[in-house]
Amino acid sequence: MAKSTPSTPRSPRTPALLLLSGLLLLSLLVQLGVAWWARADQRISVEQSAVLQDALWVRGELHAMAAAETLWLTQGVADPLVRAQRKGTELLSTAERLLVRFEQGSAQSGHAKQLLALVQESTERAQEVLSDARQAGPSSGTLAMGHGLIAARLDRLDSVINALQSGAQSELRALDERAASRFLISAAAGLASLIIASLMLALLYFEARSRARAEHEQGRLAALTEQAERRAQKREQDIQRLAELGDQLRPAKSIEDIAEVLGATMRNVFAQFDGALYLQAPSRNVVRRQVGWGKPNPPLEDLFTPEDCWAMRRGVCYPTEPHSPPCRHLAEGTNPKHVICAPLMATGEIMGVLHLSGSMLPDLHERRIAQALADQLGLAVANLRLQENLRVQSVRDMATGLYNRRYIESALLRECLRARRSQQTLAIILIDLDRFKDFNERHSHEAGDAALGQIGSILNQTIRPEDLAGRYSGEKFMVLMPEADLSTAMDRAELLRRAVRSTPIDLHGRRVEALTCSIGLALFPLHGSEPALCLRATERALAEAKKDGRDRIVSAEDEGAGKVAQS
Ligand SMILES: Nc1nc2c(ncn2[C@@H]2O[C@H](COP(=O)(O)OP(=O)(O)OP(=O)(O)O)[C@@H](O)[C@H]2O)c(=O)[nH]1
Repeated sequence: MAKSTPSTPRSPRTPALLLLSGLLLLSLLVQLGVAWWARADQRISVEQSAVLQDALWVRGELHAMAAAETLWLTQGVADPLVRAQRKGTELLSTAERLLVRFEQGSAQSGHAKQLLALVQESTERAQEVLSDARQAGPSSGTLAMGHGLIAARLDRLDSVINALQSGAQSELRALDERAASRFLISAAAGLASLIIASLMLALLYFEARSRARAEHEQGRLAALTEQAERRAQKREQDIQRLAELGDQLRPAKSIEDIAEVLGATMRNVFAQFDGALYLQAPSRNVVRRQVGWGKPNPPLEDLFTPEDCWAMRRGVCYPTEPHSPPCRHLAEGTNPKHVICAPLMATGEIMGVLHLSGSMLPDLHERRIAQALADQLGLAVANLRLQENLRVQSVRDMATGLYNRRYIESALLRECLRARRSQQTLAIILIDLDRFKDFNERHSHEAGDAALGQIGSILNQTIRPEDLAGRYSGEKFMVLMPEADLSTAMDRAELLRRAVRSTPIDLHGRRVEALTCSIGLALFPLHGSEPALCLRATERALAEAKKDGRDRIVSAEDEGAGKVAQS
């Protein structure tokens, strides 16, 4: 059977995990954006600091230049102004650099332009002052004018620098505010990432746990499926064995054959169970163990009455329910729930019980198989009994219960051969009822039948166990006595004769006169070297007994010598 590979089921947490992954990505992107933003702001902050630094440097240098100019004007010292003037190029490039840092048209750009103009003006002025000085030296007029110009220029310079400073500082303040917002956004995004990551971890944990559970469950289901498959396989095998059991039981000729076949089957089908097959005796008052298997502990009973077993009383597999009252034949210590009693039934008759006992509660399949087995056994036992009946019927005479003519004739031949082989004798006795025709006429033919039956019983009870008695013809009987000598045979014949004549015939409770019989007797091989010859000698002796007046015994030895025994 092809097994389909189970597809991994989509977890209900997958959409949530996907959503959380998206959110985590988003929050990471936000953090990345914030970092990028912070980097840009940092660049601006560095620039603004540089602006402040440059502006202050320019201011310092221009103030120094103004001081040098004043020194020249007041004291005629030119060196500081020369040194200050030499820095003119550097001051110009710094002022230009400041200018390019600002967006054109912005307020700071305007301030930078003013600063650049002031730098140009200051440097040009210093140049002019120096060239004047070289020519004429400072005069009181230029001094007064120079003081005024320097003061005005420094005022403008301070105002421009202050404007630049406050612009840069407000920019830095804005940066600080943005940094605070950024911190909040970053913290929120970080917290969100943390929460999302925790959620994802929790989801992954639950996912892993449910996956592990699912795998465990899958494993459990696989084990259950395997178990179910094994059970189904065992069931198929059991059914197969049941069918085979039927075939094996069919040719059984005895209970021993059935027991042998059953023992082998039980070891395979009910390996976990001990048990026994019980059959009901013909008397129907006792059930006897025929075969057992396993090592039942406690041991099973050998014998019990049919009333002790609920299965036999009710004709159903027992116990029908876990709480059914236990059978009385169970040995002490047996758990009644672990037992199966399956009745053996055929043609509506209960013939016995198949008893099983194990260490576990039997399941429905085991109970069904036990009953199916019991049914097969019932049929086999019924078949055996039928065969036995047929065999009995084929050798027995139904009216008298003695062997029939065919059997007694073949027994005569067989016993003669055996006697010859063992050089022993065989006594042949023929018994014929006297005036039986009259008895029939007096009491009816049915009464004659009843009389024949009673004569049969007398014969059966009077002969030795090793002797054979049969109905030879209508009212004639034959008794064979292996290894008997003449005197023993005569004694037995006499016993028979007396038993017949002393037993009144019972006709359904009404007793009528006893019958008598005439008996002829011969000894093989003494009175005939062949069975037929000896039989003929016996018949002649019987005829002699009839002729001599009946109710007597004549042996072939005495044939023609008159009666031998008569009361
Ligand atoms: N009721 C009954 N009668 C039987 C049976 N078999 C034979 N008989 C009768 O037995 C009688 C035998 O009669 P006979 O051969 O004349 O012999 P008998 O009357 O016994 O007389 P003797 O043998 O000469 O003493 C016949 O009437 C048969 O009908 C039987 O199975 N049942």
